[in-house]
Amino acid sequence: MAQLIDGKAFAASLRNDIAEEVAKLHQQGITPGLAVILVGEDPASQVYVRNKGKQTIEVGMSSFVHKLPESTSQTDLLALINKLNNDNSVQGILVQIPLPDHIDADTVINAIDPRKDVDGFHPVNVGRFSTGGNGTIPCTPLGCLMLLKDQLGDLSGARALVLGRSNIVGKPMSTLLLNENCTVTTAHSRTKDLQEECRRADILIVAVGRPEMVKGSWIKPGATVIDVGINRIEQDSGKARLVGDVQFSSAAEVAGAITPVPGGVGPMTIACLLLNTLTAALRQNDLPIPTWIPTQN
Ligand SMILES: Nc1nc(=O)c2c([nH]1)NC[C@@H]1CN(c3ccc(C(=O)N[C@@H](CCC(=O)O)C(=O)O)cc3)C=[N+]21
Repeated sequence: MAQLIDGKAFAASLRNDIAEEVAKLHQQGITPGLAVILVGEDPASQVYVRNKGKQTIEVGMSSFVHKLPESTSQTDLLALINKLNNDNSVQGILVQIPLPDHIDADTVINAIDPRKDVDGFHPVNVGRFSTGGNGTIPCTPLGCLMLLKDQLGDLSGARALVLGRSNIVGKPMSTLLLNENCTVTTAHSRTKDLQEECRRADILIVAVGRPEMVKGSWIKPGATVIDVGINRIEQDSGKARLVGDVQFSSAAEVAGAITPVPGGVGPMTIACLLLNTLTAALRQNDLPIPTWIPTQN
C-alpha cells in the first residue's frame, strides 16, 4: 500500500511558519494584507473564498474580501483593481476564477500590479519564473512541489509526467519540475499512448478535471502520485462526494506515495497563497526573503 501524503498536516505546519514571520513583521509595524475579489455567487467559489479569508486572519494578516454581484461590469472590476493596486494596506490581490462570461479574465489579470499578483498569473510573473527569475510561483504547483520535495528530497533526474496543460496548473508545474532538474513530459487529451506515458513516470502529477480518470494500472510501481483534481460527485444518496482525477483505491495499491482528495493538494494551495502574500509583503518593504521559503530566492 502506498504511503499517504498528508497535505492537510503539511499545510497546517506551513501556516505556522508563515504566522511566525508575520509576527516578526508586526514588530516592525507591518501587517501584510490580502484582498480577494469574488464576482458572482458560485457556491464552490464562496466556500474557497471564505476559507481563504479565515486562514489569512489566522496567520496574522489582514483580509479584505470584495464580493461583487454577477452583473458587475468589467470597467467597475478594473476600477476596483486599480484602487487596490494603489492601496498601501494591500500587498496581495487575488481575483477568484472563473469569472462571468462578460468579463475577460486576461484583461483582468493584466490589470493587477505584478508585485501584488499572489496567484502568479500575470504575464510578467509567468515570464520571470519561466526564465529562472524570481516571479511569483502559482499556488497549486508550488504546493505540489513542496509536497514532492518533502517526500523525495532532491528531484534531479526523476522522470516526471504532468497530465494537463492549463495556465494555472499544468504548464507552471512542468516549468517548476524542469527547474528542479526532472525530465519532464507534459501530456494531455491528444497524447498518444497516454497510459504507457504515465507508466514511465517516477513522479505523476494529474490536473485534468476528470473524476477518477487515472487508474492503478496506469501507474509505475513505487511512483509518487500527486492528484490535483477536486471533483464533486453526486451519489445515489443525494449527498456529494469529493474525488480526485486519480482512482484512489486502485492507485494506492501500486504507487509508492499518493495524495488524498480531500486533504492533499487543496489545503496546500491556500497555504501557498498565504506564503506568496508574505513574500510579496517582504519584497514590497525591501526586506530579505527567509531562506526556508523555497525557490523564491
Ligand atoms: N484566482 C484564483 N486562485 C486560486 O487559487 C483558485 C481560483 N482562483 N479559483 C478556484 C481554484 C480552486 N482552489 C482551491 C483551493 C483550496 C481547495 C481546498 O482547500 N480543498 C479542500 C476541500 C474543500 C472542499 O470541501 O471543497 C481539500 O482538497 O482538502 C480547493 C480548491 C483555488 N483556486
